[in-house]
Amino acid sequence: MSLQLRDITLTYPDGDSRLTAVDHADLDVPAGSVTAVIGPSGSGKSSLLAVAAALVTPDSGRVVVDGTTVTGMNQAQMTAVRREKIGIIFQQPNLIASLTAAEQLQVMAHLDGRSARDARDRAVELLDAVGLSDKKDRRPHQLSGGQRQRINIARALMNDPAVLLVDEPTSALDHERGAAVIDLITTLTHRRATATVLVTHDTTHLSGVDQVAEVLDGRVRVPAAN
Ligand SMILES: Nc1ncnc2c1ncn2[C@@H]1O[C@H](COP(=O)(O)OP(=O)(O)OP(=O)(O)O)[C@@H](O)[C@H]1O
Repeated sequence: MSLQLRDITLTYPDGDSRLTAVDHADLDVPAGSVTAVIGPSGSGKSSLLAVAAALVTPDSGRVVVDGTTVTGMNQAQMTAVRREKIGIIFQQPNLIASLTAAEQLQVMAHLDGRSARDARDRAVELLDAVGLSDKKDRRPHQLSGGQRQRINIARALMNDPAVLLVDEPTSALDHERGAAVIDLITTLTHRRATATVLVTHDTTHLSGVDQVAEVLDGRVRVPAAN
């Protein structure tokens, strides 16, 4: 279980020319470790994450998710890899207002074709893992921002992903809750052996992560010290 990005270049149309968002980037994320991806706004962090998530196909380079080469696949194959191997946590939890915490998780398992009983058991286990067992019957408006983000994390783990991709998980949280969310992601990564990429603006919570990659103008640099 690991993630490898090899010599990735991604461009977008920009008038008559192309804008290079990711420029010959390499990144290795071993199983059971968190790589924080930091860099200024517009440097290419989200673009890199979208490539790793098999949401966009790069112009060139190779993406390997848990031993499977994703580049060269068609959309249906990429979707299958996302379902089986990748968990994604976006900035905003995007929970469904009418569902309880447990149901938010169960609905994911339902989409993946698991039995109702299996889905319930897994939801209970993951709500426990994120410290929300006692909130399983609450709906989003009855939860705090930090609790909603925890549900979001638990939901992304329902398919037991090899790779966990997290985009700015603390942006809607205060400092203390943000630190707790990063700690939780790190703990779950180590415990469940996911290869985790954590895109963040916020460099104040990074003492517990395993590697920091700096992105500047689409180029990725992993300082030798970490
Ligand atoms: N869909 C798109 N079409 C055209 N250009 C895009 C698109 N998405 C991003 N870009 C451009 O690509 C570059 C990298 O953007 P990206 O969103 O990856 O950076 P980022 O580091 O994640 O920024 P932020 O921290 O502000 O989210 C920027 O110049 C951006 O304007």
